[in-house]
Amino acid sequence: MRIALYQMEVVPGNPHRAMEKIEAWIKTLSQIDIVVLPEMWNTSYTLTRLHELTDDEGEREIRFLQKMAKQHALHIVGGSIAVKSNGQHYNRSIIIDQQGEIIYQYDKIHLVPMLNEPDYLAAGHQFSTFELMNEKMGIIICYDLRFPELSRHLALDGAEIIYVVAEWPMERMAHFMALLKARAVENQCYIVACNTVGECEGTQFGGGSMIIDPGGEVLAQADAHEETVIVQVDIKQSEAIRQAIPVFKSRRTDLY
Ligand SMILES: O=C(O)CCC(=O)C(=O)O
Repeated sequence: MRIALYQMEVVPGNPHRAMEKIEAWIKTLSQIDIVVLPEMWNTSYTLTRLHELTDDEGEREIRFLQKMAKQHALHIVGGSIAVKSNGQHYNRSIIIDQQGEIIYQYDKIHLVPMLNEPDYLAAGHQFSTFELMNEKMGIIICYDLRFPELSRHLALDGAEIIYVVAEWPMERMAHFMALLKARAVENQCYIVACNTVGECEGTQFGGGSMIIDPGGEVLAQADAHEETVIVQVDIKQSEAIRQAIPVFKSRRTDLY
């Protein structure tokens, strides 16, 4: 399974330009199974303008991702986009398979106070794993990373890969790195983290996108520029590490 992450420079408040950039990027790829985009790639944190920038249920961006998936025979972990839904806005992840079918959608459940999300967005109320290429996977969005229970639930439900799509600020990159590694080691699964770079309304995003294997080894890591990260993932590795260090079996579910 070959995965490519787009550590994209944000295009604040310009969904059309963002789609052009992603299309141009996808055209540069070859022999990739799954592409991963970052958080809120359509608008970035232009939260005061979401009413004019977003489409109902993200239809415009979904149509675009479906077209890309079919044209290039790619599975797309579509990061997240800002969408309008029932008079509110959500930070929504969309997963599309290479036939262009939407196989999973997730609205961010932990809205980040430091970027004022609770003032402009509604929080999601549910999550689950999904299947791509016959493997179970999960996705969380940025601030969700700080809540280990969420990744644990996904891992207990069988996720072998957890995608972390982010617009994580430069000033807290040390937290990002430490939490990503912790989530990989404690859940013994792949962590595939796609962050942004660039700046929106005074916040600088820190890059550092990475793929960590179920043993906690960083397989590839980007710096703080726009960049592509490509890694070949061997999904069987999590089984091997779970047998060698059986933390799932050692859990004291009678006590906690
Ligand atoms: O938790 C953090 O420090 C950053 C979170 C964030 O930027 C986000 O959720 O978009």
